[in-house]
Amino acid sequence: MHLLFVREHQRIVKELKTKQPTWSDNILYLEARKIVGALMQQITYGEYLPLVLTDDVRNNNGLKLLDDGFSTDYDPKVDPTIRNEFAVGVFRFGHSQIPDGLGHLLHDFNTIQEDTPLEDLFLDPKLLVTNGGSKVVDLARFIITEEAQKVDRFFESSIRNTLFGITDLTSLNIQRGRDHGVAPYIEYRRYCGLSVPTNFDELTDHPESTRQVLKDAYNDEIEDIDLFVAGVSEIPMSDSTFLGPTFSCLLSEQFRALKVGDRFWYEREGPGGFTEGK
Ligand code: HEM
Repeated sequence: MHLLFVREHQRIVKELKTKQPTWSDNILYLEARKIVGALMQQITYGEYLPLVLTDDVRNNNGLKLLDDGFSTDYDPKVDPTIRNEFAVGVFRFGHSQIPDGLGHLLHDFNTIQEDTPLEDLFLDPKLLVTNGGSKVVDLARFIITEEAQKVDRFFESSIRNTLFGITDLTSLNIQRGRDHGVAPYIEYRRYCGLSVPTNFDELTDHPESTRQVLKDAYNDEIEDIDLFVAGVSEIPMSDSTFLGPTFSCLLSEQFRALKVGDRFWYEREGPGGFTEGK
């Protein structure tokens, strides 16, 4: 993804240069950077978050983009720093969506040329350099046409058994949460104003079968359940979005802070923002 955006940056620079031949390299760089930043914010808040969070959650947290005009929600008192539990727990929900392999979809958007098991890709940058990086484009086509996997308690073997040859990403996530002193799952339910279960039967945001699995794994100690484990296995808030109530609460809070705490958010008026025409 980073490479795609670097390439988009270079494409924009070339286009700006033909329109503004007197601009210095530095101005071209800064303008292109600003545009790419705006694109990323648009994709994240306009296209990605609607798949992750329900309309209501996004509405209630001011996460929707404006159709026109400028945004005035900047709040200098809001700290946009990434929260500990967001990094070591919540946003790692994406690990549940990692597929076991990737294909290369050719430019006809029809022919899948080769499938590569994910474990063959770890620590191997040759994909990025083979044929001048052209495989990245085939890979990108594949990724954007594949349906995303659900967020649930199931993780593919490549990341559970053979990450970097021998590691288990799911265990790393759990251990990292403990290293960072993340509070137990039930404490985040309390923080979010959700019901706080006192036993495993009260895990009402989980499927019944999962309640039993959790009960066995945690030896019937409800206070011990890790945030990451319980968060990924909650039932999604709607059929068309990925996350259950606890992760929706924590994720929307972080994305709200990243937006309203950002003086340079692309919808702002004034220096550092865009004109309405732009
Ligand atoms: C093939 C795909 C992926 C692989 C192999 C991968 C692997 C990893 C690894 C090895 C770590 C560090 C684990 C640790 O030692 O604590 C990590 C961290 C993380 N991953 Fe992934 N990941 C992948 C995809 C994703 C996706 C799709 C998301 C979210 C949508 C995601 C979110 C995160 C986050 C938030 C962190 C913590 C970053 C930090 O604390 O600075 N990852 N990932």
